[in-house]
Amino acid sequence: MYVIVNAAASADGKLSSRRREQIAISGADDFARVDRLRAESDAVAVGVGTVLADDPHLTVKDDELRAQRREDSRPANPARVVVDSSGRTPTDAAILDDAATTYLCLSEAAPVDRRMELAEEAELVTAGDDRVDLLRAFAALQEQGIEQLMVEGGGELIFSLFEAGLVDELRVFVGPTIIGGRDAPTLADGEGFVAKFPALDLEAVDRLDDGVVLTWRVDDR
Ligand SMILES: NC(=O)C1=CN([C@@H]2O[C@H](COP(=O)(O)OP(=O)(O)OC[C@H]3O[C@@H](n4cnc5c(N)ncnc54)[C@H](OP(=O)(O)O)[C@@H]3O)[C@@H](O)[C@H]2O)C=CC1
Ligand SMILES: Nc1nc(O)c(N)c(N[C@@H]2O[C@H](COP(=O)(O)O)[C@@H](O)[C@H]2O)n1
Repeated sequence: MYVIVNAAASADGKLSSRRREQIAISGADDFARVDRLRAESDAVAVGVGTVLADDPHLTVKDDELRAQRREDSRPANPARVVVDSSGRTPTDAAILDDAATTYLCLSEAAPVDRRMELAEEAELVTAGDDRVDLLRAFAALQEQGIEQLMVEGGGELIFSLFEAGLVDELRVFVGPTIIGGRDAPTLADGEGFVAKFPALDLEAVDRLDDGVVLTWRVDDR
């Protein structure tokens, strides 16, 4: 499986404010680039923190891109993936609607009643005891035919993916604003690295809207 992390950060590296509300950092051209990347991918993933904060839909917005996917004998939208150890995804979340298949990656810690409710709305993948074991979960997704996985965030999930050595490529739109705040989410949160920092190779720098898209390949992948 090829994993591309894509996110939008302010010039000071924040994905959102300390209120953890969704902020449009991208401009129209960057949102169009993100839509094309979604359309190219077999699935789009987020952590449950993003589901709870943003209630994202994660569908392809452009009609022509969806039509092209259908012509290519693919579903109109890529599958959606939520990494959610204890099954906190609300059953009325937009990501569970019928616009696409949704995989909920749970751990053994998810209560049985929650599993039963969520199984009505999504395909359940269980991996890990207390927290989702990302290596095992992604292996299970690959078995379902997901070859290119786009990850949109947030910072907790992105850090864990780097920690697990699962990221092949990182694309970041750096937008023309400062958000600030020591508690605001950044591109990679979690515990942070203190040694063996993942190394990146810069592949492209493209001006877009009033910002820049940085494309990095992860070394040793
Ligand atoms: N600008 C941008 O491009 C984007 C911005 N955002 C912003 O990011 C914020 C949300 O990010 P954040 O709070 O970091 O949440 P995440 O979306 O990264 O979700 C994190 C949660 O995922 C669950 N999880 C399960 N297994 C793992 C694992 N192995 N590793 C990591 N997490 C795991 C955990 O909850 P549990 O323990 O319950 O399983 C964890 O708290 C929001 O403010 C949102 O607006 C989000 C996406 C893109
Ligand atoms: N690429 C990008 N730029 C921004 O400025 C953003 N705020 C985000 N956020 C991500 O997009 C999700 C919303 O998707 P839908 O419009 O609901 O399909 C949101 O949850 C973040 O993952 N992305």
